[in-house]
Amino acid sequence: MATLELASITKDFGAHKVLSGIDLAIRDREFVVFVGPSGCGKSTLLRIIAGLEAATSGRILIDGQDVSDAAPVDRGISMVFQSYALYPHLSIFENIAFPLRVARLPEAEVKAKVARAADILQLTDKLALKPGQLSGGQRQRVAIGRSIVRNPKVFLFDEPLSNLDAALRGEMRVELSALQRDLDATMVYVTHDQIEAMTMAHRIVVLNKGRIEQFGSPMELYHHPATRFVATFIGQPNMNLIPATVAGTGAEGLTVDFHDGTRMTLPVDPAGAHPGDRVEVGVRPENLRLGQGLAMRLRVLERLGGTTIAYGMLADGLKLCAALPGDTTVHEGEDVGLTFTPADAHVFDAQGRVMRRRQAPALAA
Ligand SMILES: Nc1ncnc2c1ncn2[C@@H]1O[C@H](COP(=O)(O)OP(=O)(O)OP(=O)(O)O)[C@@H](O)[C@H]1O
Repeated sequence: MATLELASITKDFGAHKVLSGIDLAIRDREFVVFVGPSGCGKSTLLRIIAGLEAATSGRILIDGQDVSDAAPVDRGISMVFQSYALYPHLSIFENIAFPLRVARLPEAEVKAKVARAADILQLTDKLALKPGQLSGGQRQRVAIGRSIVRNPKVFLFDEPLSNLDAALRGEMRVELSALQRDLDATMVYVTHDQIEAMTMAHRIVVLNKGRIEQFGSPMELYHHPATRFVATFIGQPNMNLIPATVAGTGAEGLTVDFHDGTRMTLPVDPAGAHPGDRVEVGVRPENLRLGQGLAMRLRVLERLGGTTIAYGMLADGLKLCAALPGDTTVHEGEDVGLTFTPADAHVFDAQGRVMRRRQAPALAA
C-alpha cells in the first residue's frame, strides 16, 4: 500500500477554473473521502489522480514517486466506477480476471487471485454466472473484485454506490469499511453524500468550487467546522444558521443580539469583531432544546421514534429545525421556546469563517 500526495494541483477547462491549488497528503492505509456539491471538482480530482485527466499544473506522488506524467496503468492505482463497467457476455470469474488476462498471468495465478477476491467479497458461488444474473450490489462487488486482483497501491472509487437503493447503500457502506480494514488499503472515495463520507472516512476532504474547505476526521468536521460551508454540509439535519448582530465583546466572549431581542454571550474569541457587525450563529438541531429563548412556531413534526424532528419558524420568518427527544409532547401549530448551551454554538463572520472558540481558562493549580 502507499501514500498519496497532491501538490498545487490546478485544472482549467478553457477559461473555466475547476480546481485551484489543491494540496493534500494522504497517509498509507488511509480511507479518505472527497465530498462536495455537484460540480465542485471532486470527480475531476479523482480522474487526475488516476491519470485519466491531465492536471493543468501540479504534481502527484504515489509512495513518494512522481507519477504526474505516468500512464494510468503505470501508476499502481485501480478505479471503481459508479456504472460497474462489467462485460455482460463474460462470466463473473472472467470479469474479475479481466486485468490479469490482459497482463497474461499464468492460469494457476489467475485462479488463485480470483478465488481470493471472490472469497473476500462473498462472490464464490456466483463465479459461473453472468452480470445480468446479479443484483446491483453484487455487480458492484464484482467491479471491486476486479480492482482487488490487480493489487493496486491505491484504490479509487467514483460514487460507487449511487446506483443502489438506500438499504443496499447502507449495507455496502459497512462492507466497504470492512474491506478497507481487511485489505489494509489506501483508498480515495468520491461522493456527494455526506453520510457516506461521515460513516466510512478516516478523514474527509470537503471541496467547494474547486478548493479544499477543510480536511479532517469526521468528528473534527462535525465539532469544529472551519467554515459556514462545512458546517452546513456536514451533519443531518443541517446546522441552523441564525443571523445576529454583535452587541459587545469582552473577556467572556462575544455578546450578540438575535432579531427578536434575545441576547446571548457566546464563548468565542471576539478579536476583530465590533459592535454592529453581522454574524451568523450556527446551532445543530440536536443542540436545540425546549426552554426560554427563541420563540418558534412549530410547523411540522417528524416522529422518528427515538427522535422528533421539529421544523418551525421564528417571528422574522427564519426556518429552524430542532431534534427533540422522541416522546416530546408538542403539537404542530404550537408556539414554543428554544434554547441552547452557548458552548454548543458556532459563530461565523460575514465571510463565512468560523470565529475561534475561546480557550477555557486554565484551572488554578
Ligand atoms: N471534460 C470537461 N470539459 C469541460 N468541463 C468539464 C469537463 N469535465 C468536467 N467539467 C466541469 O468541471 C466542473 C467539475 O466537474 P466534476 O465532474 O469534477 O464535478 P463533481 O464535483 O464530481 O460533480 P458531480 O457530483 O456532479 O459529478 C463542472 O463544472 C464540470 O462541468
